[in-house]
Amino acid sequence: MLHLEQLSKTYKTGETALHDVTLDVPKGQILGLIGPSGAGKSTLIRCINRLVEPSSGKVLLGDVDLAKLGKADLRRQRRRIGMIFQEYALVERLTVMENVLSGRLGYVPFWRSFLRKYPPADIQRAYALLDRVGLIDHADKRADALSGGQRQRVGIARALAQDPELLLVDEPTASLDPKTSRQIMRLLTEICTERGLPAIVNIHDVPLAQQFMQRIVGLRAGRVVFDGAPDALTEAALTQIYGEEDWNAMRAGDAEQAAAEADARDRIAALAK
Ligand SMILES: Nc1ncnc2c1ncn2[C@@H]1O[C@H](COP(=O)(O)OP(=O)(O)OP(=O)(O)O)[C@@H](O)[C@H]1O
Repeated sequence: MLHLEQLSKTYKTGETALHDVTLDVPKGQILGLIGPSGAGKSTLIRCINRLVEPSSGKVLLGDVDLAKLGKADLRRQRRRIGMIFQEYALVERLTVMENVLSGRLGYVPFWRSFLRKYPPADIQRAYALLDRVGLIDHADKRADALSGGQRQRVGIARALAQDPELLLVDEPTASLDPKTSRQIMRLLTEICTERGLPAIVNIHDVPLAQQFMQRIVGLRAGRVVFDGAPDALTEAALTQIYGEEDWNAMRAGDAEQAAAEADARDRIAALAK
């Protein structure tokens, strides 16, 4: 489905963020990208739809090399890739429905989008998607009236409205609390499975990646240093991805967080007595 071949990116600053990344993502696979800050996860995701221009290498979506396309062809091909962002990227003053319909912008003629006249089939589909993500009762609310988790559901529905063949997902839960994060990851992975839709998910949270991803790719300094099933992600593999010091710090951070959550639960339970 997606084949990356020797994909590299060197920024104008001289910083090489990706070194010869070669990766195949088959139809229906949900792949989690992990790695320390600065490893190149966002760069990799953004090189696929050319929000960042690759310096060299191939980005084959089916048999089209996206890295080679001119502007007009790229615009057409980008419809095939849905993107979901950490900060949702919604138009806050538009309604939930209008935000979802904006996923169709690549398909409707300019005058129609300008007048916000979408074909009835698009509107029907947008309602079905809002129903699927649990927001049917919020269709007419403004996006800025929603919670973070609800906004991300709109982001998911908008990406799906595009009818994509691939989803790129950039830290979808980084702005959400742990419980909402799990709900969003569950929804996302269920929808991908229902549709046989492949996804690449840039995910900071290792336990969340282990729980929800089918395959994990670990990046370090722009290179793939791990590629395997979540249960192959041993302590040794994590140390290789994050380095000894960072991995120990992350583990300590997780333990602290778990202790703080347990403490808060105990206090609430004591108050409720
Ligand atoms: N626009 C840019 N110009 C120059 N260097 C950049 C640019 N964007 C990213 N970089 C550099 O490329 C490297 C990879 O960055 P990238 O954001 O892809 O990493 P990441 O793994 O997504 O990190 P994080 O988890 O912190 O978001 C870093 O060293 C970063 O400083």
